[in-house]
Amino acid sequence: MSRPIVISGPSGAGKSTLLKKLFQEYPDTFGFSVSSTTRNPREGEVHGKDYNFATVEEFKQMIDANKFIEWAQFSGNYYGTTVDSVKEVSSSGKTCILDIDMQGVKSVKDKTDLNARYLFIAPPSIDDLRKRLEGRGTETEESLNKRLSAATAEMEYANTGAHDKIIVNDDLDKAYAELKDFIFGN
Ligand SMILES: Nc1ncnc2c1ncn2[C@@H]1O[C@H](COP(=O)(O)OP(=O)(O)OP(=O)(O)O)[C@@H](O)[C@H]1O
Repeated sequence: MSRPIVISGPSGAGKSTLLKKLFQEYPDTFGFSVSSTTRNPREGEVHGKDYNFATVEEFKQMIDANKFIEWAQFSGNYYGTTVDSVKEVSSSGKTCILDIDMQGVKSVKDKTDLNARYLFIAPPSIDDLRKRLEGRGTETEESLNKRLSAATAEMEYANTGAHDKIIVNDDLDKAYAELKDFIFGN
């Protein structure tokens, strides 16, 4: 069974961009874990595929039983990633990729037996990060500032040597080549 790969890094560093390229080039090799949620299924959503749907009661029991790598509440609903959902991807023969934040990384390290590998995607600088987030056009002034201050904490954590590899996403093609080296290397 292949070891899960945990990818983290500041919002805007380019994680989604790099993963999109990877999934396009290797459509059958990798998988994301199925998240759990207490929100109602939308039309067409399939339990176990789009989400693992749970009641609030069930979700809370899973929190108490330490089933989650990370969980959060957004607009009245709970969302989370269970250790089991990661293991399911690995048992299906795919390499599970987890795109999570610093708290999630700490949780995988401290509280699970997932034996993951840790990759950090860094921006060339905080100034570049700001420009990218502005360029993406998804942020308000407030959410931009929030992301930039979280970025500083993420970078400080990366400086403690918590990850197996740090890739600076300056030139996208170069960063992508380094990503593949890490993922297909050891
Ligand atoms: N090497 C690069 N050079 C310039 N721009 C880039 C590079 N990589 C990504 N970008 C751009 O930076 C922006 C942020 O990238 P992306 O959305 O992939 O970040 P992310 O780390 O996934 O963020 P989040 O955690 O918020 O999802 C996007 O607009 C993307 O096109």
